[in-house]
Amino acid sequence: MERRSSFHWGLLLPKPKLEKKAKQRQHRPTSFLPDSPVQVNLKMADSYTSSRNGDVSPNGGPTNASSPSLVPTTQTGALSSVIRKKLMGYVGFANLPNQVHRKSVRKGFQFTAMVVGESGLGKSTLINTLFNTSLYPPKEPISPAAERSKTVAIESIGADIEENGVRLHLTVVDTPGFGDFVNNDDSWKPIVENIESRFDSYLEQENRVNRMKIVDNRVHACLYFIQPTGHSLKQLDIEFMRRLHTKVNLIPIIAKSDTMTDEEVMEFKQRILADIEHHNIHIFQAPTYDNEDEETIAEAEEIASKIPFAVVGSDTVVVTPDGRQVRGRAYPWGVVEVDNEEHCDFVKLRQMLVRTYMEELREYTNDYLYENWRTEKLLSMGVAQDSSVFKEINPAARLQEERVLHEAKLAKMEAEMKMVFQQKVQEKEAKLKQSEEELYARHKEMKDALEKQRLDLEDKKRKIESGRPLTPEKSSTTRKKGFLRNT
Ligand SMILES: Nc1nc2c(ncn2[C@@H]2O[C@H](COP(=O)(O)OP(=O)(O)OP(=O)(O)O)[C@@H](O)[C@H]2O)c(=O)[nH]1
Repeated sequence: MERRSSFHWGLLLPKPKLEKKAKQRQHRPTSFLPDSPVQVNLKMADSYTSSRNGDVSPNGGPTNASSPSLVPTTQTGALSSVIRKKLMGYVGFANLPNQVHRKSVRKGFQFTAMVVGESGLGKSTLINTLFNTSLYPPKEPISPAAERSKTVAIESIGADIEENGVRLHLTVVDTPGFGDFVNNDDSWKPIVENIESRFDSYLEQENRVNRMKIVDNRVHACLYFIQPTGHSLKQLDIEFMRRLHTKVNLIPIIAKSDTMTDEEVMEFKQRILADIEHHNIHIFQAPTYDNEDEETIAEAEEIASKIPFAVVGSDTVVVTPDGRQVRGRAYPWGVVEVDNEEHCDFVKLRQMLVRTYMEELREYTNDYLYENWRTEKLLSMGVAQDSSVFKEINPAARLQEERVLHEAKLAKMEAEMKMVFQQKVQEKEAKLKQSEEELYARHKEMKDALEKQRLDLEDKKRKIESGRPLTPEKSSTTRKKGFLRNT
């Protein structure tokens, strides 16, 4: 079932804090002198990296722009260094978070939440309350004659929602029938199968030739509704969480907490946490990072202290005794306000699920839960990783190896060039020899012709000198002819 709506529902994907800082920096006057240290930094950009915040030296103190401090990086040892410099003007990379922000807003977001819990624990009501809309239509009462399903069903509802220009495609996966049977031993099975089939579908999309349009249907968070018994977790709860904690971000919730007193809620929470710890169940915890500010750390700690969230759901507006209109549940003894942190943990749940950690939930699903599942799946299919691909490489040995390879390549090129040169020389020599022989033959021919000519001339000379006619045959004939004439 797909629904489209455009309304205000409390989702505020906060702009990165850096954006504000970047804007402040943008308006700061810059001292960009021609030979300012910024230019020096830019020239060194090929071999060195500027520090992330640009104003703290490696030992924590402020850096001097004119005296760069070289810090060897752990990865590359003595081969390269990181230089930390204070920029003297606005360069622009502080605007990177804004670029990411703009791109994300343009692309929109996808989020899939699963709700699991026994029938009537207020799952639909809480989802409607969380997203401030009637995502789930009012239920029609089931007639006693109607046949109930004998297995856990999986139903999803999709909605396109928008807040302050940010679009979110929300999918809620419901699991009607969970825990509703006499024997609930295998209630978790269809749910695990559904989560894994979504992983399968994602893996199949990743393996396609064209991966331009990957649709992420993986379940990013599972709200597990615990019955407000006030005792401890039931076998069904433990079994479900044990089976699913490695496949989905589990967020345990005490349903209908308005049916218990504050003390009962506190004690119940402690028993649930003890059970969770005893069974080594991993539930989603708000992550904290080293470089975060005190406010963020305090917020994460406060959220963590409320787990499991004791919530009250209501999508109807009631009037408080002091005349305020609030979302809540009206009782003869007073009004339980959904959005009042003193009445229940709904606000903290929304903060964890939507306002502060939606992206973390998506990231954890992708980077750990899906990744582990994928590794196991591929290994079970016989796909093995070539460990040599990731072997650690000593930079000095690598350099030496590269040098040897380079030298071998040079030697090979030199030998090839020599061979080509020798070949050319041989060809040239052969040609020269041939033309020499030809010349020699011609020379000999000419010499013979000249010799013959010389001999002829000498013969003629001798004849002239001896007074003999040069052409005796001719003169005798003439004489003979003359003699003949005279007689
Ligand atoms: N006291 C109390 N009642 C609640 C709360 N949330 C929901 N209800 C009521 O509990 C009843 C069942 O709520 P649903 O939201 O339909 O419960 P569900 O878990 O979706 O039920 P199924 O769809 O059958 O699984 C309704 O009458 C709600 O008004 C709550 O926080 N406190």
